[in-house]
Amino acid sequence: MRDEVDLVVPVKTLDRAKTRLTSATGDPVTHAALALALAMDTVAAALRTEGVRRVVTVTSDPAVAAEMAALGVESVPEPAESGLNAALRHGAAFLRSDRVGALQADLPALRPAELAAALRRAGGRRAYCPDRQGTGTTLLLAAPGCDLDPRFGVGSASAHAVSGAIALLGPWPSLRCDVDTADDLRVATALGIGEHSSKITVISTTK
Ligand SMILES: Nc1nc2c(ncn2[C@@H]2O[C@H](COP(=O)(O)OP(=O)(O)OP(=O)(O)O)[C@@H](O)[C@H]2O)c(=O)[nH]1
Ligand SMILES: C=C(OP(=O)(O)O)C(=O)O
Repeated sequence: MRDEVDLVVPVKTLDRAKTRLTSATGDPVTHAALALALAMDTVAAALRTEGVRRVVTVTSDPAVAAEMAALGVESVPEPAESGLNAALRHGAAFLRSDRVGALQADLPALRPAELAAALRRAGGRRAYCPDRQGTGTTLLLAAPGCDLDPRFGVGSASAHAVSGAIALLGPWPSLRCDVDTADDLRVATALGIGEHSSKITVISTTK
């Protein structure tokens, strides 16, 4: 279907991922397990979303690639150029899709109905969903036939707005709740995190 989107989900190597969450996890094994679980819940929700045709992850971590394969998701190794935006451009080029998007891998409360509603709201337009703080970006959608042109990083919400993307601002708390800190994890847990993240015992999600 022409309106469907193919999504690239970037996942950092687990031993480097989610450094701001270290206070909630405590030890490296639990930390890596949580970083992986966040990505698995995000991808599992995306796979169940109406309007999403395909999901690929960009990761050079074999543990991530193996777990994604178990979900039926292909993984592309990171390109020679480092960084999140290079990884996303690489994934988008791999997909060769008419309509491509980027979904962050740290949305463990993501509800398929909320992602589907955001995709519908975007219609055929370049669009982005800001995180709950309003500064970062959780979802970026290219217009059909256009490059993804990702501008993730500090202040990416305004960078995406400047690039011509419209803001997707519906009642979609699960799509806006990226988990960077223990406080974010507390908010996501209150919304209802997915089965993989629920199994990880963290030290504390309170400040
Ligand atoms: N493949 C890939 N993914 C990345 C890279 N940098 C960030 N990501 C992913 O992009 C998403 C958003 O990144 P952040 O929220 O900053 O996550 P993070 O870098 O793991 O967290 P911090 O260490 O706390 O900054 C997460 O899903 C990361 O896994 C990268 O260089 N390559
Ligand atoms: C890289 C980003 O993620 P975060 O702000 O969550 O680090 C971003 O939102 O552009």
